[in-house]
Amino acid sequence: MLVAPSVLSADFGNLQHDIEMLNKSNCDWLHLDVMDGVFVPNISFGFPVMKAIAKHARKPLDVHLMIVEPEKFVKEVKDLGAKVMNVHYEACTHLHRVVQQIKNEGMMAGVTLNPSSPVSLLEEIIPDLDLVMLMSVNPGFGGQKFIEGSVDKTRRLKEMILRRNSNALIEIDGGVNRETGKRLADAGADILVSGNFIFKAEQPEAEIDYLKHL
Ligand SMILES: O=C(CO)[C@H](O)[C@H](O)COP(=O)(O)O
Repeated sequence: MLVAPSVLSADFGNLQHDIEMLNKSNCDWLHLDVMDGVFVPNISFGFPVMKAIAKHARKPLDVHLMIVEPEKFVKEVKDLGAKVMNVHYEACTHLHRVVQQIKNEGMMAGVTLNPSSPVSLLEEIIPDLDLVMLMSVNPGFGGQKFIEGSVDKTRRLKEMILRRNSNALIEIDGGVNRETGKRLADAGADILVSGNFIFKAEQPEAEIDYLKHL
């Protein structure tokens, strides 16, 4: 299991401290949530903050763009040195083109689905994807309650990936903790994003280890 702590739940007044904690931990990627106040009803941070994070991070960056017209920022995400660029299915008119642009820049192309979007929407494009991220909360805020249907949805996505001979990894984002993480692992998740559960824990590094061994 890969674990990608969501920096959205870090202490923004002491970001370097939290990034250094993640550098020392066994986490795999740093998950960066960009919100524009249009695609989602919240604004988080943008490229200046991500550049500052990239300067200190010793783990690959997994950038999740919760913005309209994400295709305008492929080059900027590449210039950060990101490993993964996740765009929302719901934000892309020409998804196939955006995926090709991301891959042409040498990044892993991830497509994210909102909770109400069925996995069948990805039937045609799944062989081209490196990663599919399922939102298990409505995007926009950390610390929300896990949406139960996400476990079965993970299972259905896994079936589609196998049936279509895709190599796409399955990433789940929202409300991930020890209990939901276990069920998601059993359903076929490859990567767990976790924000509040990790950053509010007394021993964040131990919780990262727990999720990693699911
Ligand atoms: O994308 C997100 C919100 O849109 C966050 O990554 C997600 O909510 C993780 O936070 P938590 O684990 O606290 O639910």
